[in-house]
Amino acid sequence: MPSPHSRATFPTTALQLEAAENLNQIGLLTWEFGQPLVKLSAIACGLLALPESVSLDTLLDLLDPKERPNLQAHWQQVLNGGQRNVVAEFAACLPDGRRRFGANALFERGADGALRCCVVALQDITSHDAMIQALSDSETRLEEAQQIAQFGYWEWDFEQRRAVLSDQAVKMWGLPPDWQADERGLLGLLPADQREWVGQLYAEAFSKRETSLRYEVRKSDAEGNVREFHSLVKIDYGASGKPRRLLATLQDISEVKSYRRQLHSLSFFDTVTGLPNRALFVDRLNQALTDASWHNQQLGLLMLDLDRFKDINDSLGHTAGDALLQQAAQRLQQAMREYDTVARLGGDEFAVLLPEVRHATDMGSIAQKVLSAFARPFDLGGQEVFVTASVGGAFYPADAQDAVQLMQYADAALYHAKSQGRNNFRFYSKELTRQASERLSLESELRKAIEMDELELYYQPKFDLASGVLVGAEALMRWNHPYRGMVPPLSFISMAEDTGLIVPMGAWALRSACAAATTWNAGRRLPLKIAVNLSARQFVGTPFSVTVSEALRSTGCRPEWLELEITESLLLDGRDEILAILQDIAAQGISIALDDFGTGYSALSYLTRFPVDTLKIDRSFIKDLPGDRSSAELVKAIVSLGHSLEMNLVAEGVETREQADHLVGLGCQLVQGYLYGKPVPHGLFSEMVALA
Ligand SMILES: Nc1nc2c(ncn2[C@@H]2O[C@H](COP(=O)(O)O[C@H]3[C@@H](O)[C@H](n4cnc5c(=O)[nH]c(N)nc54)O[C@@H]3COP(=O)(O)O)[C@@H](O)[C@H]2O)c(=O)[nH]1
Repeated sequence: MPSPHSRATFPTTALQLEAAENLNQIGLLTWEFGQPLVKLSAIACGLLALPESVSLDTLLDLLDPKERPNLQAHWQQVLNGGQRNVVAEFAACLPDGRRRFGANALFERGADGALRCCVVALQDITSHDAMIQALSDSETRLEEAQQIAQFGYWEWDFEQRRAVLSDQAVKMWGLPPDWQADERGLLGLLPADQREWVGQLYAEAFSKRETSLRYEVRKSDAEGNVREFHSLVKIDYGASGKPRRLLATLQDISEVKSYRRQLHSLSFFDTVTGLPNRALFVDRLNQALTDASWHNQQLGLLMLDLDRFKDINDSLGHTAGDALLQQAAQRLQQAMREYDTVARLGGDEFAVLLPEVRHATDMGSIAQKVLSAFARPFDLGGQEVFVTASVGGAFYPADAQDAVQLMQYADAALYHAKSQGRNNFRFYSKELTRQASERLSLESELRKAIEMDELELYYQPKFDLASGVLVGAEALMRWNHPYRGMVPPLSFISMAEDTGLIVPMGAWALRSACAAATTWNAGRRLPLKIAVNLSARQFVGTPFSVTVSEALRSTGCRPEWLELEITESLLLDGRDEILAILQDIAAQGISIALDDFGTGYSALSYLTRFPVDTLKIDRSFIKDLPGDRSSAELVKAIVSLGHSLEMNLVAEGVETREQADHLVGLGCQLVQGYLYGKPVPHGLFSEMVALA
């Protein structure tokens, strides 16, 4: 029988075998049983560093002693079981070191079943093993790195609807280790409130054929803590253009985000008081200045510092100093409106940004509010301490146009306030300081005016335009000041509204007007209707309808003798409480007039929603009648609107005969204005009533 190495018999097969041996570096060992030597192919000689023929013992000596029993077991199997093929791995100790081999042994038996020949194919798999080991090490390292970096990955195969999640991704997302994706895909894993927008994000990316997408989602963990995740997704599209596969990273960024927030907070907030610091304040000031210039608004800036802060810090210690700063910050925030910014600029220096100030003089009341916040003593670790503050203010656009200058001017004003004796405020402009002080003293005098009975109602007559018959009057408040004389409402009504004093003042006006109506209507055939102005502020707090019915009851005034004048802005407020109050008032039989009609926001739907009986055409439209075409058209439109809604129409501020004639022509029924009579005191109006 030909030996496995006799290439002369099958030259082609022998060549093929050699080529395969060479390509894969496979060495062949051939042992014919009974022969003392084993034959080695050239490659086998090279692999094992042995000559062409060696004894079996020489070969066995190469084996790692630990592996010999294993090989022995294989040999036994061949002997006992008649096995033809054995595949094994073993290590050999060679002159250049230990190497690992993969072996495939084939045995040939004779017709009697006895073993005749054995051919062993050998391959050096040392580097192969090393590669597998290196790959496994690198996978372990990757997994460890992912654990440390809170990083995982996931894949989604659209065709097979199959998801693959890395161990770390499974762990981070709080899934059981044996989790399997179901048909709904991975979107089902997101919290319900985030599925829709994430789904839309994908749909949009697919529609634009975008190849990557990144987004952040939030999810609560088992302990209920909200964790934040970032995903960077690569999108593979198939030939049809449909998405085929998503391959994504998943990173837990909760810590990073929290550090970022802390960093932001440290950069922009003061650690002692929690207030915005100088950097954030300047940023907000710049922003507010841009807004104010865009919307043509005025803006105020107050700087303040605590008087004697250094003494307290030195005598009571820094803990007490910090407590004082914290309590001062709290009081300042409570004293200001929600949209004002209170900041600590450093030390005992605070600043307040007032983004919307209607009148320059309002700054005085606000500065006063700041000072009043320090009226009560501070409790510093059980010790009561009185601390005052000094305030300086500057005003945009009157004083300065930019943040730096505005801050400099407010600071200069603060310095001035301190030098003037502390617990004090000063503004950069002397005129503003004067006006503010003036307004403050007026405010405190107005408080006393109610107690001192200094308020008075004037009455302006209202006539039927066609017949000239007196039909009623509008009650207008005056302040009979002991040394300023008669103060007109334009100088004090807005202040009364700001301070809330309008509530008791308005209730007083209502009672007085009702009492007057009762007197004038006693025994009168054609009763007079007296109109009283209301401010929006009177609708807050105690139900206003109760105040009204109380006024009627206590004065004996009949509801049909009273009219309440409200403005469009009250209706535009849109609150259901206001509608309910007005409905309650209307249900009592009191009429409601809409004052200054046409100057508001022209949302006419409220005219049908609210129980309005009368439209008072604002005097700004009457002023230019009849010459001005647009005023004439506007008044005509208002009159026609009033007629179609079956409302009464009163033209306000009629000063000339031409205006009156024009209004008669349009069909306006009632009129009020200097042409017919200015507002007069109660006594004079009584005389007018007697003569009518
Ligand atoms: N909430 C309350 N507001 C009140 C009260 N009393 C008055 N006011 C409001 O104050 C504003 C100013 O009022 P007043 O200075 O009294 O001016 C009124 C009239 O004198 C003036 N008027 C009337 N006719 C003419 C005219 O022919 N020419 C002209 N130049 N002025 C005229 O108009 C004012 C009445 O306006 P209106 O109220 O819109 O009908 C004013 O807004 C009052 O509402 C109060 O008690 N509570």
